Amino acid sequence: SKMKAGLIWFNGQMVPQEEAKVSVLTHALHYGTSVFEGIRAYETSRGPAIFRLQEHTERFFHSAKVMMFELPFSPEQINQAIQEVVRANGYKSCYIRPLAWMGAHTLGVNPLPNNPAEVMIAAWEWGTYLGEEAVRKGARLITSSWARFPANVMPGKAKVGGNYVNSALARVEAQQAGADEALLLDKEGFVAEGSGENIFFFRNGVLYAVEHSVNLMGITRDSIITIARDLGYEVREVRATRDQLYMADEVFMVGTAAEVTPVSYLDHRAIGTGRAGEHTMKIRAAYMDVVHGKNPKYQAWLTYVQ
Ligand SMILES: Cc1[nH+]cc(COP(=O)(O)O)c(CN[C@@H](CCC(=O)O)C(=O)O)c1O
Repeated sequence: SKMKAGLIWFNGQMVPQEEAKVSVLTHALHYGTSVFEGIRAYETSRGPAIFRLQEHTERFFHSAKVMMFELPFSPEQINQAIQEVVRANGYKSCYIRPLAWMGAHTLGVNPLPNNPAEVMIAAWEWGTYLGEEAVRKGARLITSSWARFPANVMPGKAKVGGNYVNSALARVEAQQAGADEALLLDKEGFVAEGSGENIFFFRNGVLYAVEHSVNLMGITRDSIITIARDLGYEVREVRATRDQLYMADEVFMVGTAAEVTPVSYLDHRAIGTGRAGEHTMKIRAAYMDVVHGKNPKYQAWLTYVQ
């Protein structure tokens, strides 16, 4: 594969990526029965620091609980393994992907005979998720014809592999339409989230976070609400419509991979001046300081890899 993930933690052992293989009879390969996390480690003056490791590992176990997967490792063992993957590969910064999946015991639709789940943790160097251009000039979004799944269709609060077919379809549609990313609405037509990000918007100096509803409870969203309030912004959590975003002064997306990405166009309408918003870039700068260990107020969010 063209991906360079080096050493991978595979069911408790560090193995070279070429040896980290599964059977084609793996349940998760057929039915999307896996759960995963997306975590970033950033370079700091004290070495690599993993951002909000505890919260990610907690969500990883919650996702497994939703699917009734038995993880044969404790949260502490996973925390240690995540740090080991960063350390063993000598990464200064990287994107970390824990994955737990239903293995190759049975292929009936019921996944549970494949318990306990198999677990791996890989990491690779991943730059700006939507590209430097999208950060500098703002990403161009279109509203996808694929809606976000209702809460009684898929468990959107869990990061389940199968959920990302919805995201993949929306992302392909956006990119084939010449946009950078898709905005997904919920079944009532209210704004849900991006294919891999949560949505914020500014209007008349107030910052609005789209409420959780059917969306993933983003850790970056939570961090940005705290950081924005500390910067003195009033932050409200609201239900929003696509035309409310059209009228916004600024729109931006947040996620572990996306970090803080400004949105300059939505459905061919300029957002504000059609450029990366001023408050957005201020919040992005503050977030990047925090994750790089430059803001002492947020040291508790960082786990330094010694
Ligand atoms: C649907 C969705 N919504 C919101 C978020 C933001 O959540 P958080 O990372 O906790 O702030 C993510 C993370 N998307 C992950 C996977 C991206 C991918 O391409 O895969 C990520 O950002 O790592 C989502 O997948």
